[in-house]
Amino acid sequence: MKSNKHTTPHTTETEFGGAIGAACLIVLLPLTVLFLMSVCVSEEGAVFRWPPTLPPHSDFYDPRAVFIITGWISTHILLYLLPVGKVSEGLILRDGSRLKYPINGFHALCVTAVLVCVCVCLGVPLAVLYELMVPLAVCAVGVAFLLSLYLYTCSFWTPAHALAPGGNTGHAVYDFFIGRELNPRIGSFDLKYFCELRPGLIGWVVLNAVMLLKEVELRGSPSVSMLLVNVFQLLYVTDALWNEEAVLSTMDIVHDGFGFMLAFGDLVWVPFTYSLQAAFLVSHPHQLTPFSALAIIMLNGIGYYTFRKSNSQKNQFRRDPTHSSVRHLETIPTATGKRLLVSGWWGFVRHPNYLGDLLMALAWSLPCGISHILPYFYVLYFSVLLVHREARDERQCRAKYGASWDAYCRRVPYRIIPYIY
Ligand SMILES: NC(=O)C1=CN([C@@H]2O[C@H](COP(=O)(O)OP(=O)(O)OC[C@H]3O[C@@H](n4cnc5c(N)ncnc54)[C@H](OP(=O)(O)O)[C@@H]3O)[C@@H](O)[C@H]2O)C=CC1
Ligand SMILES: CC(C)CCC[C@@H](C)[C@H]1CC=C2C3=C(CC[C@@]21C)[C@@]1(C)CC[C@H](O)C(C)(C)[C@@H]1CC3
Repeated sequence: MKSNKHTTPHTTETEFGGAIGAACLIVLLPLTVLFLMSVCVSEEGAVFRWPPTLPPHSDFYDPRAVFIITGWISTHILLYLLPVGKVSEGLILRDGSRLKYPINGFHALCVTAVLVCVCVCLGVPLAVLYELMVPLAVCAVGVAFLLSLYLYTCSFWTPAHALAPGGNTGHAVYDFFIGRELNPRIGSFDLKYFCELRPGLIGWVVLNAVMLLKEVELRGSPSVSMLLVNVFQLLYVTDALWNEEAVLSTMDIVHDGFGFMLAFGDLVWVPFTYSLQAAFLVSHPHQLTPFSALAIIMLNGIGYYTFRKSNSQKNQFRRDPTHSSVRHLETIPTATGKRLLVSGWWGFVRHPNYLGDLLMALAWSLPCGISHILPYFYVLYFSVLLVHREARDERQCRAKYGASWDAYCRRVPYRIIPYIY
């Protein structure tokens, strides 16, 4: 195969502070995960305490963790390859082709749920994974680094049209971080699509279940707070896998390359930081009053309804604008032939789905009480991620739709939170 090194024009625009920012993030992101996990299991649970309470070096590595992570990823590769469910086509690529993707993530979740239940019934001590959390995270970081190195190296044998628009600056560290290749594949196995929805996302809810089992082991029964966190987050992950096809039109799949940022995000950040609330509750039990439990359930319900309804409305409109559920909505035309919704959910704010997601994020943290900042890490990080994501999407939409996008922004002035932002 011919190297594309000399044939691809370099992109000049960078994000995250360019090569220096990317280098810092490559070091800081794994340290942040290990720091948060260590603080989470410490008695004080204090993020701002200096020096931080860290476990001894020997606690960072355990051969069992290598075995578990390898087994976990291999199981999900097998489930991905199973010929069940339908096969869908992604959006049209720059060379005019469309890639095929298996839609069987929900099956993978169900099989995993059955395996976990069988283990519990057979008395397999799954709660022991709680003690292995840090070595498991260290091992997952190793996998993310190895995968990113593989992706970066292979990207030099990829044709120019298969590279991501933003991942080809020529700065090795930056491109390694952002990802050079858009849809890296081994045969028909799509590495980005696989990582986005399978091992990390399903791993997150399995880790939550481990925390619940640990709580039962310690205190005899699960707390209302732990049950709420488990049920809310399981609903979110089930929803993502049930609507797996919709991920094919997200910016991660359509626009972003697959490099360290997404590999680490999918395999380490999601399972080990999104499960912090459940981990926190094991070492810092919190009793909810029936009233606060009800209020939190309602908040999650409103968030989920907003998130699901708005995402479904846009997906339906993009698939078939004449469908009875969307044809009454007001729209504005664009030069591309596509129309933009200006009424319904997308006439309320420009990102109603982000608003719903943020309300859910809050509902996942509140069961931990308000004595510590740590369980609110997800809300804080997620707000930053969504504001940054909204700005990126806005740039892309302005480039795509020009004056029509400006007209939409005038018509719907608020981005995520009505009258505030
Ligand atoms: N839990 C987590 O960690 C994360 C969750 N998410 C969630 O993922 C989901 C997907 O988010 P994301 O991929 O960022 O983007 P969106 O689903 O918000 O999609 C943005 C795209 O929608 C189209 N669009 C925007 N406005 C309109 C309109 N008025 N009418 C019709 N189409 C419009 C445009 O694409 P086009 O016109 O080309 O169709 C735009 O690029 C969200 O619910 C988000 O909250 C995202 C990141 C992380
Ligand atoms: C490492 C960095 C600090 C940040 C990395 C960002 C990633 C963790 C997120 C980027 C986009 C994501 C999406 C989801 C999970 C988080 C990441 C990978 C998503 C799979 C969650 C479930 C949703 O329903 C979704 C719409 C399918 C999400 C798609 C984007």
